[in-house]
Amino acid sequence: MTVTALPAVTAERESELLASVPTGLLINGEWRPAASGKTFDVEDPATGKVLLSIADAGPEDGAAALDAAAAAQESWAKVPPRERGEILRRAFELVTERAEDFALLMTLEMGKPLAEARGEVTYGAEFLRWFSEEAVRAFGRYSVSPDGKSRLLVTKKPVGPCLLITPWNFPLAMATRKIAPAVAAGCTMVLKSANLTPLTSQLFAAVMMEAGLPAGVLNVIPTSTAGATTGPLIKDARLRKLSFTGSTEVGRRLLSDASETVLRTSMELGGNAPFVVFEDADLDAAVAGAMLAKLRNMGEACTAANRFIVHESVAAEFAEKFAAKMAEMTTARGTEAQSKVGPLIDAKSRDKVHELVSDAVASGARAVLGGAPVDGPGYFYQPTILTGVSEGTRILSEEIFGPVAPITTFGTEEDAIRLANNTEYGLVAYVFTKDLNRGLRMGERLETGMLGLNAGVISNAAAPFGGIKQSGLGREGGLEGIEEYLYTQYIGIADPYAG
Ligand SMILES: NC(=O)c1ccc[n+]([C@@H]2O[C@H](COP(=O)([O-])OP(=O)(O)OC[C@H]3O[C@@H](n4cnc5c(N)ncnc54)[C@H](O)[C@@H]3O)[C@@H](O)[C@H]2O)c1
Ligand SMILES: O=CCCC(=O)O
Repeated sequence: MTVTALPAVTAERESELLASVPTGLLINGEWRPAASGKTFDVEDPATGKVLLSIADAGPEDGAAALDAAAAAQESWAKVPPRERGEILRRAFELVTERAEDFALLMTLEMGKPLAEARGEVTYGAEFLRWFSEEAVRAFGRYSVSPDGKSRLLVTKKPVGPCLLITPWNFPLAMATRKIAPAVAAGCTMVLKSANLTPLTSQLFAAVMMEAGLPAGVLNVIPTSTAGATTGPLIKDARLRKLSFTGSTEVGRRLLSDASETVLRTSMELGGNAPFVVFEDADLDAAVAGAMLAKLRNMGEACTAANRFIVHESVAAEFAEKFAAKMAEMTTARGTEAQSKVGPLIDAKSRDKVHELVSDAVASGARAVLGGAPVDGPGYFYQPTILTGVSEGTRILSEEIFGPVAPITTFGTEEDAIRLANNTEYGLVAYVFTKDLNRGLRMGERLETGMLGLNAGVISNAAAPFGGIKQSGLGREGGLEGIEEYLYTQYIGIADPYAG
């Protein structure tokens, strides 16, 4: 992972930026306080200090947001696709112009190093550009029925008002990955951002309004009471789509709630990615890939390599090279020029990571690097490498969500496939080998929605992102992403030559 050294950020710059963030709820084109008047605090995970207090939406505000989205749906769907695409293009340009603001805001509220945050701005903005182009390509078809006696007209229509629920770890990209295709498809929406990192979505919503999005199309309801505020919306017949990104545990609950109205859902859930290194791999390339797959977002990514499955003949050399690179990673507040690894999102996450590491060590694993929280303010954890992790250890079956790399070994290709597939998750896998046929065999046999072949990061707005098994339903990005916000209508037409 290459993080460019950056000048430290001044307290004055931070204050100026925070003062530009809307602190209300966005409902029907207006920023307003919560009906209850309540607010909640957003914390800096590097210091534990409060960055900003913002409106705390309740059920009454959620209902008002859905009222606004439902009222705007018919007129918004009539806006020409090209006009919807041009709003997205303007949003892309505005986000790009304010890239430094978005990057710093994400670093402040989520903790990632500023260079990483800049990378996320590029990644998140690309969904706006991609779907500004896709907006005019929701093609249908007209055909003659096989018996020639009728005509078949197939068209794509916006699914309707959507509820979008996003996680805290990629505050911009997880929002644009939903909002952009919904706008392109002609849907209105209610966004429930993550209470741990709501500020980026607040600023992004302001940019969408500046780009020309009509009132009521995008409504934003940050809240500290997610279930109570969004639960009634999921049961409301006017809602036509739920798009959720978050843990598999919460996804299961929402799928159950959505079943009552047979609500269309997209689910982007948890991961437990295997990172498989074969004996013929270029080890330096594999270590470089491992650094990206493990440390991107400090390991707080659904796509993070969670299990390193290395051929027994190269495991020692791989671990030594990997540890040497990880040891160069400086933990510091993301605004510090030398920061390579920022804090984890909160004390609960840090303690969960340490619990998994301690359990692994107690089960016989060895911490060849790190292995403990960083003393001092904030929720930092040492970049850690564990060797000798035996099959069945908790850390190999639970999502770590931190800068910890457990290494286990295999002997045969069959062993590698069995170990890699031994999880209820199926989001992404990584394979390093010089043997193309082996790489293709792994693609065919690994139970995963995505595969990195000799690559440690593969996320791309032009590609379909998503998993199988308990990593989710549906795809975001690529040609598939807009389909999640469209439905297919078929019109059967009598033979135009009859009668
Ligand atoms: N597959 C993907 O694309 C993807 C991307 C990012 C994160 N994730 C996953 O998300 C998890 C980390 O994010 P997180 O901690 O924010 O997940 P989370 O499931 O705790 O929360 C996700 C969102 O759901 C909200 N939420 C929680 N309980 C809810 C309820 N009962 N009703 C409605 N909303 C509720 C939260 O406030 C947040 O906005 C990890 O498991 C990670 O793998 C997956
Ligand atoms: O955390 C999961 C999302 C990461 C990505 O889109 O690459």
